[in-house]
Amino acid sequence: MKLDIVTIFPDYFAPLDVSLLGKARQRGDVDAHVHDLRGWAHDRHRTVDDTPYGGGPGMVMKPEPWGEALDAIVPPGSSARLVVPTPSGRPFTQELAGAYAAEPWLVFACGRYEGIDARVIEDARSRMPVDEVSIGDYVLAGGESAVLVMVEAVTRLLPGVLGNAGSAADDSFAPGRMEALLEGPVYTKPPDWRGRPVPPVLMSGNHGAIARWRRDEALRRTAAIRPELIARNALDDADRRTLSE
Ligand SMILES: Nc1ccc2ncsc2c1
Repeated sequence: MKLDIVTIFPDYFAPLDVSLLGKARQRGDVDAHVHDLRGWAHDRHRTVDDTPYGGGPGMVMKPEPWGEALDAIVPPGSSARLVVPTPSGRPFTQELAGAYAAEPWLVFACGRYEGIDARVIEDARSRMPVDEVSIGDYVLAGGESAVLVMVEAVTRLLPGVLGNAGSAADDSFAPGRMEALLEGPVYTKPPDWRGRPVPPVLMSGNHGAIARWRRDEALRRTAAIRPELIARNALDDADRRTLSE
């Protein structure tokens, strides 16, 4: 996968060089580049923002630097999808992460201030698919944190990036049987810690019982914390018995 990120804070993406993503980059599984938008701002102060037409607080990101940046990064006719993080976007979900993991090339445009001049998105839509995507309903100063979240969620789904390929399938919200269940508790050594033992079933070696226990814990946790997710799962009779307890 090819990733390009355009931002006025390129240092924000130093984390892309560590952990799983760093290894994926070193292996060549991910070809990621971070671009400083100010490289396409040509005045003496490398200005990227200005006051909003129609008045109102804050500043808006100017269209010219963005237009030149996207023209330089995404040649006409190439297969890039532009992802614009914004609080007014469609929700970013595990399903969308899975769809993005199948994309050959993602370009992320990190907005700051009150946002990017709307004509940048309009112009980009004339030559590539564009998604405006939100990671949640809270206040952030810009899109950089959202891009880190999305890049991690997407690249961990790429073949070979996760150490244990199976673990993505067991994630909360992973497509398939664990469609929308929160993960239950996990344990490791020691078997007893501060007088708190590991649930015996996990030490039993009975894989059927262990799988049942884990699903029951996920069902109970989901019913307690995110009851609205329960209906999104294909429940069998054993699940319904657990939820009725
Ligand atoms: N404030 C805010 C909230 C969500 C979000 N998602 C992508 S950028 C952004 C900014």
